[in-house]
Amino acid sequence: MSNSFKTGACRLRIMRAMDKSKQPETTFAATQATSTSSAARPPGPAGIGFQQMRAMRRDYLGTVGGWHQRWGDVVQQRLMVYRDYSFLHPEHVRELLVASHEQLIRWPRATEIFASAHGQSVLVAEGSAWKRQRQMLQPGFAPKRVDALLPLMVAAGQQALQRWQGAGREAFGFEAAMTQLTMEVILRSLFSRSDEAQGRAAAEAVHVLSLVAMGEFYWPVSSPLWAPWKAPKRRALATLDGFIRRELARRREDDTPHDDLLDMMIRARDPEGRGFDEGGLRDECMTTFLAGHETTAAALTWWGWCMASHPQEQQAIAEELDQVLAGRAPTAADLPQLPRLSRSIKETLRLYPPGAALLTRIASTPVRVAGFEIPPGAMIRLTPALTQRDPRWFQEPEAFRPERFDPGSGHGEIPRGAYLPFGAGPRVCLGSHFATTEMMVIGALILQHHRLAPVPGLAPPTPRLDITLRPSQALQLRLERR
Ligand code: HEM
Repeated sequence: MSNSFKTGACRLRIMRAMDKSKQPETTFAATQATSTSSAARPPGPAGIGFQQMRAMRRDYLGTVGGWHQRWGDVVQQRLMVYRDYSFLHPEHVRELLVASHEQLIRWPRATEIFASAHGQSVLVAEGSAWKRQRQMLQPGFAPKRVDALLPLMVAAGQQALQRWQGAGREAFGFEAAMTQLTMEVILRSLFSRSDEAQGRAAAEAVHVLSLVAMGEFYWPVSSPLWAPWKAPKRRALATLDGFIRRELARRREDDTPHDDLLDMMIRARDPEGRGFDEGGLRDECMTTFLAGHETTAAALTWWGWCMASHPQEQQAIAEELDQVLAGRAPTAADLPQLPRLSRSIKETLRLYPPGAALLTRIASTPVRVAGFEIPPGAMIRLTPALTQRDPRWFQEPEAFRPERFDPGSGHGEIPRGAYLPFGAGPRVCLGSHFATTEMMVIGALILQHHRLAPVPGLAPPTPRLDITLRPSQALQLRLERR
């Protein structure tokens, strides 16, 4: 199997020609950074960006990867009204996301598009509002709290496996099954209940919103929501909003104690003792629901493919599961005893990070990075999918090699900033522990009694960026009893 991003005829072999030495200090970028005064601009395509915007819309990763292949670690150009800077090097990624995070805000256009569904949740907010929301939510996503939700993940996984019995001998809609299952998990974690019909309607609405949002990113302004051609977006937003508000109303009338994420949000207080108001609760629930299942479904889909296409690795994980679990369901205490399963998930997230391109940032004040001074208002682009396939940091970057995450394997240390499927710095994914726990549980439940295999005659999936990185055709696999 080839894991490279096949982008039409173009295949990304990022930076291979630039530096095979794996020594960061000898890279083109480092040379460039030390020899450049802050007045100089990094190299990049000429023009005002029409062509580049068209190319990005057609094939985002291929286009941005192509710039870096040609121009180096820091690429700068004009993209319509913006001065656009794209970074690839792990040190620059950390300089931006960790050291300079207070000088960056999310790209307002992306914020505007996301806000139509997410309101002013932690994903969208900036400055002191973001800090307050993040501090209020963080304890609810801490490992101990997430571990308490694990039995519920197990129950959802076991029910799903029962539903799938016998369904997958020929071809099984693996991607659709992962989307349904991760939605089930997040609904139960949030509201302690789930409803199949509601889940199906919500899944359809999420799909419509993703398609619309991908189109909107490449237009400078959105037409108003009342415009006749906005009917699908209007309907999708109304479906999701109605569904979250109904759950909030249900909880108001329910006196029984719950130990779920909504309960955590209702009880959360800021340092002044204030909680979320009704609108705030709605927004945080919406973000937890949307951010909490789409990305995990994409990750599990790619993990399924990596397992199906690497039967030996899959067999070794199955043996580890037999040894540690001996047929019983996993508990939180078991997860650290499953390093092989854990490494397979980490490697999947390296090759196919669902957040293949981080939400683009804007410099709010001058930012100095890589020896260049980035002016206020400039756009900053970071692309984990490219950094994570850079041969300077990952030997055989396009191969599935879970052992690279085994410190004893001799693969060498991965530089900080080179592996960032959950982002980095203060705005790192709030749900990273939730997501890894869920993937471990579902992965263990699947491979305990089943084997995943490719469907004969179907071509290997190719990645496509639709908000999350997904196979361009819905992934089908065979699910066989082992
Ligand atoms: C494999 C699954 C997941 C991946 C790969 C992922 C990835 C990411 C990334 C890369 C970011 C940072 C975006 C940026 O810096 O621009 C992010 C932010 C976020 N994620 Fe996740 N995520 C996953 C699952 C989840 C889950 C399960 C939840 C909640 C239950 C969640 C909630 C959030 C929230 C609330 C933010 C915004 C944090 C902030 O701005 O302070 N994510 N995620």
